[in-house]
Amino acid sequence: MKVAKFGGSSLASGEQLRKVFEIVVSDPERKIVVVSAPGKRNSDDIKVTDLLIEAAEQQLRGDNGEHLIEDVVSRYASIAEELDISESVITGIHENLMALLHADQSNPKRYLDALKAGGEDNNAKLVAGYFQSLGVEAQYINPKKAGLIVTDEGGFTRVLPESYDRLYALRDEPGIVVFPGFFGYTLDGDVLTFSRSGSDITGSILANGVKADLYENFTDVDAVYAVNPNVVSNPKGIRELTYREMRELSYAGFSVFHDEALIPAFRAGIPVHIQNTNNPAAQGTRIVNARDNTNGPVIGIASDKGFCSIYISKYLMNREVGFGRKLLHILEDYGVSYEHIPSGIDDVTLILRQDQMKGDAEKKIISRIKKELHADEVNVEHDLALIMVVGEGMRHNVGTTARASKALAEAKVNIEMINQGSSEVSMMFGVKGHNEETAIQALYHEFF
Ligand SMILES: Nc1ncnc2c1ncn2[C@@H]1O[C@H](COP(=O)(O)OP(=O)(O)O)[C@@H](O)[C@H]1O
Ligand SMILES: N[C@@H](CC(=O)OP(=O)(O)O)C(=O)O
Repeated sequence: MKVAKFGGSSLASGEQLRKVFEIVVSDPERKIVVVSAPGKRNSDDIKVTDLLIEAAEQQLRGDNGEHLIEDVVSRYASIAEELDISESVITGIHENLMALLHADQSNPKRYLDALKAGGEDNNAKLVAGYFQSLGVEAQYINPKKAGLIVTDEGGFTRVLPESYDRLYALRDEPGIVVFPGFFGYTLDGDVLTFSRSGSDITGSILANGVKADLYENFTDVDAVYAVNPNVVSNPKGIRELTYREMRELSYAGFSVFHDEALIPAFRAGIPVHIQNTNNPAAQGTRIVNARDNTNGPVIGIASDKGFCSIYISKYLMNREVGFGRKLLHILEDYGVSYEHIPSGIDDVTLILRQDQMKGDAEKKIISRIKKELHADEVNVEHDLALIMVVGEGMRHNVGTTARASKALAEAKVNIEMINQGSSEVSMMFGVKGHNEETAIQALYHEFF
């Protein structure tokens, strides 16, 4: 049995849905189909999820978001018209979205999540209706009915372990199961969405729950490439990579697959196959437990912008019991998480996502570090990009860091910091944000 997830780009129009149908029915093992909301039809288009977020925000501000709901409904209506799907499906979608728009707003986060999830939920109904109209046995199944239970304790949406056993029963449903991605329900029955692009996570959870043989992730590229194809043209495609490598790369900027989507599939030992809806004959990329490491130290290079660093120096920091705890406690007080902590004997650097520093949080954090920890020096640097060079082969190859630093030096990119992950499958370079593309290109040409 296979779980096949189709991303927003694969469901953006009637023409795309036809491709999805052909792919699903071409293999009887494709039993569970996870869908995103309709994505962009072209680069200037707006994703349904973004329209829904804007509608919810307008309502919360006291404005009227109904015109945005009408825009969303006309996206579904144009798909339905292209595919000759009954108008009653669109009437149902209209009623559902209007009801969500005018629902109780006393908990704004819950209100927003419920409306956002409407994009996937209604698309699953539409896709199931389309499959049925073509004479195929298919049914929409809601995550609450299936037992996909989540919690947001700790500040982000996570699946509760008991969900997996409940989801196993999906195996026995008749026909094809069309399941909306991106959200689950709390034990109290509220909708919670995963982070953006989170339908990949739903697919992985379902693959684990039903103990699938394969988790297929259909998107709009022929493969996961060694670098972002928007930064280097025609980069090398990757045929196979390990869960660990993909986790590092997707965390660091390979938006093609969500970094939180690896763990459920990995825990159940289910391989992931990334494929192209627009070219299903292409080989795609397989994510597996172990791979042959004979093709050099580096498999991929990813990057992401929007980080800042807080450098703290204090003589004899290494001897001071509790220094790290006190430092992290200050961050916790402001609800700020850190990404990395490279450290020396008398100094430590915190790397954070800059957008967490809302209002005067940064000023307050710095002032408390100076005052409460009696630091000798505290410096903040903004607008950093983190570049992750990833490959299982790095453990067995000498000189990879030297090659990377030389390539960056030759491209005149100053390295602000280096951090080698303890896993030894990645090394990270911090560079100024404006050097990101130059750095990626230099590293790509060094290693590929
Ligand atoms: N290393 C990479 N390999 C392939 N695609 C990448 C990579 N890095 C970023 N991308 C981008 O990811 C996109 C696919 O992800 P996404 O837009 O989330 O698709 P979907 O709509 O299927 O969810 C590609 O079109 C490409 O622009
Ligand atoms: N529609 C949601 C969830 C998702 O997974 O979308 P996509 O498959 O288009 O990345 C989002 O835009 O975040």
